[in-house]
Amino acid sequence: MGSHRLPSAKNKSSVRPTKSLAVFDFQRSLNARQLKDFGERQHTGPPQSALACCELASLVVNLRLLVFLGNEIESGDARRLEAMVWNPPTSSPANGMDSRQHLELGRSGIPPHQGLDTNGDPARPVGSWAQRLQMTRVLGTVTKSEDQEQITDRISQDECPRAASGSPRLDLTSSEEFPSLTALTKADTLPRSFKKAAAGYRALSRSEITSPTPTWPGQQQHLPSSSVESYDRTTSSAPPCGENVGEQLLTIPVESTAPLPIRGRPVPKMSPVPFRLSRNPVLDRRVALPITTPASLQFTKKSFNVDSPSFTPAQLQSGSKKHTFSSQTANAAVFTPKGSTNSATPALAQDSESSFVTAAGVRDFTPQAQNYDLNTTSATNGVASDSSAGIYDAFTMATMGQALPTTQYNPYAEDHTSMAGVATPFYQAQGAYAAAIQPLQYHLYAPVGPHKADMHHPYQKQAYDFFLPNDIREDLQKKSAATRQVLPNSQLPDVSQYHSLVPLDTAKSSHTSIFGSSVCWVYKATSKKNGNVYCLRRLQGARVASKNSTNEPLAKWKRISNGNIVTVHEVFTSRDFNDTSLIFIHNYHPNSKTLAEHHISQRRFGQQQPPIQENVLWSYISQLCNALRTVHGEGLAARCIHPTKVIMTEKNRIRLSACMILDVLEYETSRPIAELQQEDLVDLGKLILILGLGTMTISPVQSALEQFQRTMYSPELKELVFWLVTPPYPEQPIQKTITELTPRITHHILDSFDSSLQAYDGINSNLHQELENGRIARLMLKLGVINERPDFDNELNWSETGERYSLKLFRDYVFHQVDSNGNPVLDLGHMLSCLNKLDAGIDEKVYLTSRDHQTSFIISYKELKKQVNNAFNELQKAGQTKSATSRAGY
Ligand SMILES: Nc1ncnc2c1ncn2[C@@H]1O[C@H](COP(=O)(O)OP(=O)(O)OP(=O)(O)O)[C@@H](O)[C@H]1O
Repeated sequence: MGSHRLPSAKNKSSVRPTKSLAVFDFQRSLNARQLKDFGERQHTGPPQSALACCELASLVVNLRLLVFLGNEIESGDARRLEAMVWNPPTSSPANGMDSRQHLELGRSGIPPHQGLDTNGDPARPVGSWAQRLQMTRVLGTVTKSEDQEQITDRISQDECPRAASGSPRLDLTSSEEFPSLTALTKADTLPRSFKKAAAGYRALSRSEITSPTPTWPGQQQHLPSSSVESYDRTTSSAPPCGENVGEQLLTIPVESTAPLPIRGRPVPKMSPVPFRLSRNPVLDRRVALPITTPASLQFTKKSFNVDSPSFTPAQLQSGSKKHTFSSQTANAAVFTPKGSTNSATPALAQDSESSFVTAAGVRDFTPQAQNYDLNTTSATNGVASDSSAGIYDAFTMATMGQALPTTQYNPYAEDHTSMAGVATPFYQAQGAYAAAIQPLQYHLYAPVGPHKADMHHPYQKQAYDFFLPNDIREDLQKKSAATRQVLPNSQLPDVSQYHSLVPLDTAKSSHTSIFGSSVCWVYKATSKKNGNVYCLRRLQGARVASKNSTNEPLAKWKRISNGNIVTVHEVFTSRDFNDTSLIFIHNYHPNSKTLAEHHISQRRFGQQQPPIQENVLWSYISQLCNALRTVHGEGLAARCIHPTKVIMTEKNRIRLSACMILDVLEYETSRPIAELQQEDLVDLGKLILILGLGTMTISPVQSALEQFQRTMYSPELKELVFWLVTPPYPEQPIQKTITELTPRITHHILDSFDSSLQAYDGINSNLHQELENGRIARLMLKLGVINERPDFDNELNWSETGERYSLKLFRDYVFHQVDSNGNPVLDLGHMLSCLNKLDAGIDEKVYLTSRDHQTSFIISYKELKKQVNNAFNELQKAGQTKSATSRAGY
């Protein structure tokens, strides 16, 4: 917390605590720089002024405070204490707002929406809290041991030996007197900052500890009780000494029993007053003790002024370091720590709660309730941060290195605490760089995919932008409707396993069919076997000589898988139409049209439609080339390259729809495959000719070619069509092949490939949006079953009580907002944003209030998400139980 700078040595006035908050001192005492400076002063020479004394006094008090804080943290109130430690008050609670709200809302005057974390605290370096918590616990453990009472007794009962100057002395380095403190300061694993603090601490005499204290009117340390709300965080200076600041506040006067000599001036005489400290709350199970400080214990600035004699450090007087017990203590009974039997680290060894502080090394702090939720920044690794390195540096990212978890992180898991088991691998390998894996914090609409250059600014986003583009949506919906279409009062029979036939060739063309004399009908049909919809093509009156004539071609065509060919599934004969029909089953592509329907039949009433663009023709050529390459490669021929048998399933996407049919019909009289393949290329040329000229009639071909030469198409296209259509002649008997065609159109194929990639990108981007919408839909379904539920589990107001009440208020907050005139606010962005945040369960807080403004909550989306899941699971369980019961009853 950079905002809490330590007082510099030059500025003595700033040493005085300006806040009555004990936490201020607590924080000061843990600041590494101050501790370092302080420790060095104690080692290198005498304290130059009362500054060091003041600091030490503060440390001593802090030691007490740490006990409280440590126990408070153990008692489970860590969150509020954390808030208190990290955020000394800077402003009064707002009028009308209770202290809890103040704690949540107004810390450090930072409004809740400015990037606060779980506790509403401003962002801070990860690890700092864990570091401080660790130190707190270490200190708390030590002071929970017998040393604490020993120190207390020594100071309060004035039993300390006195230095030559008359100053009482207390050696905290004595391993006999203060074994755990000594062990603590020797422990290797302690942060260096603490060790230095302890080093400075042990070298001081009692006079240094106690003398400056009376000069501080605000020296009383007001420890917060477990009820933080009752703590007046607005006080910038301490209440007067002796004033009872409330039952829940603990007043610990730190006072002197000896005058402080400053600058050789006499110190005003003061009657010695016992150093009153509360008992360890862990020992006596009291968290906060109301202690009233008598008025007689008050100190004024006069007691520490220019007239005070100057301080003479013990080191200078003695000349060398010596045992600081005075002769007065020679007769004192030998101190035996309570419960101590081991001379090495007796107290620590006996203290089960402090058993992790051993002489061999202080084990690092491991939080009791481990929080591995990566949404919170507080969960830093307490394992490796300071085990050997010493001072924790919050700005060193190395300590925050995260390695890839050995267990795969599941972003769909509701509860990530299960990762606790894999905590160690997750936080290991700090040396090598490893990409950090973090769960997605905000599941807001991800701007994936191609972005139009003319897109409006983010704040101009419209509802349209959140959903599928209208044309795509309309197309998909039409296709869906076409797939589900049924024919009312249909006279059409079921054909084998196919039922619900719907005719597709509603407009029969006048031109002759490519299938010769057989009349062709096309239906949409649903399979009884799997419920899928297929295209059923019926060749009325067609006959086959043998089973082989259907099975053999089918087996060959089933091997074909190509994006420009409609997949063949089945072929069989049927008498279901009361005749002999040959039935072909293909994949169904809803709302498709033949090229003839799309480009030629629409020219009605002599309308002159613009000619097909050349790039579209090249695209068709490329796609058919792709289809033919596959078909010819399998030793087959398409035999259906005709405007009526090439269907357009999407924009500019074409497929051969009637493959295999002629192979079955002409099975007995089949021609050589090379000839058929050659014919495919000729048919391709004729198709382009038909489309380019815009007429189905291109005979004679020669005149059509001449007509095509007069069009505005490029010579390259004209040349290709000519090459395709012209049959081999005696001077050039070499057959044309698909492998010969492909190199001629390579760059057009690449153009086509690029367009399909861009189309893919566009679809992918839309898919992302729909992914978000799908999540919101699920969340809304959950909220829908919870909100306003009349009764559940014998509770009439189930949805209005408990956790569900905040969900109701959230519903109002999202959907039922009104403006100052009571008019509804229909802010789609607000609704989407709130629902996404709820779905993500982020740490951001939201202020919910009832319609009558009598009830208000400040709650995080994370908690709300938990509540939604709890309530939904409750309903789900009940539903499952009931259905199981009802099933059992049958
Ligand atoms: N696999 C398919 N999936 C969906 N619709 C198809 C499929 N195959 C053909 N169709 C559609 O069925 C309709 C009839 O197709 P068909 O092949 O019979 O064309 P046509 O113009 O009627 O030809 P013909 O004059 O030879 O009967 C066309 O609208 C076509 O788009």
